Amino acid sequence: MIAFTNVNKTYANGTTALNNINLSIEQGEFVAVIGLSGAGKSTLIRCINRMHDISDGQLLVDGVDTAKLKGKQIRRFRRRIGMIFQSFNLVTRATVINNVLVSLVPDMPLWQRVTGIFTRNQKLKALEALEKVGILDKAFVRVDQLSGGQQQRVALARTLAQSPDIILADEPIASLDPVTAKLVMDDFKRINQDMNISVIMNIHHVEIALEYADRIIGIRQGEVVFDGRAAEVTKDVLSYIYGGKMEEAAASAEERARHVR
Ligand SMILES: Nc1ncnc2c1ncn2[C@@H]1O[C@H](COP(=O)(O)OP(=O)(O)OP(=O)(O)O)[C@@H](O)[C@H]1O
Repeated sequence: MIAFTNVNKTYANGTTALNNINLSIEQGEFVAVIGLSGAGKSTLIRCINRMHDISDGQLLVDGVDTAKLKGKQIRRFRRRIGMIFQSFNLVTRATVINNVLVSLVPDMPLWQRVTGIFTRNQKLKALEALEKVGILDKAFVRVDQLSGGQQQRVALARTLAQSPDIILADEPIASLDPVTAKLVMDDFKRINQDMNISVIMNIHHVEIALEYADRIIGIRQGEVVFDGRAAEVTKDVLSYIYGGKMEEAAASAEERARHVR
């Protein structure tokens, strides 16, 4: 379980990005975090794996007080939390399987890290992860020969190979066309349901959030202003979360997608 208690986050420049957040997310939930640009969605997600430190309050992940982790403990803690970014973050000149195998490196003994030789079991694990996201046939293809959607699936497979309990996804479909975006969302949903991995996703596409997520968290100016089931999200709720700027938000999501593509 992820539990935020009175969490605040103020950046060094004085910007308060999160203001008194109280939330608990159970293992296996699929949560979409929505809100205007600058509302604090990324900050919220990135505090969970300590990419950002909270300023105040308490953030527990399965009972671990994240603020108390140091150095090696943070690295070990992050092994259980996969992170997916809008920009895929792959080594594009390497093959798909090598990108997935990289996720196993931190757990390898020194001799293996030095020689870069992967065991049969590690290769099988990587191939299994690729199979789960439907791109096993691309295992030996270079990443720069894949489409955006396929690349995001490689990123997902890389995360799966590290056997995470939680996947944090920061706008994972922002640079994909609508059809591909849905295919990638199908993968997230399948992984969430079949493997009971919690998915916490920051997403600009509201209709897709409502279609795929079980729970919607609406953030406005650093505060949680809605927390409920997707079915409870009415037009009025959206108007409240977006401060009446729904259309601007939709236009900005489309603009971002066009810019990245
Ligand atoms: N590294 C940083 N230093 C200072 N301020 C920051 C930093 N990162 C984010 N902020 C500020 O914190 C607030 C919340 O930003 P955040 O990126 O969490 O919003 P967001 O809802 O994810 O926005 P977007 O949808 O545009 O990504 C904004 O005012 C932003 O300018």
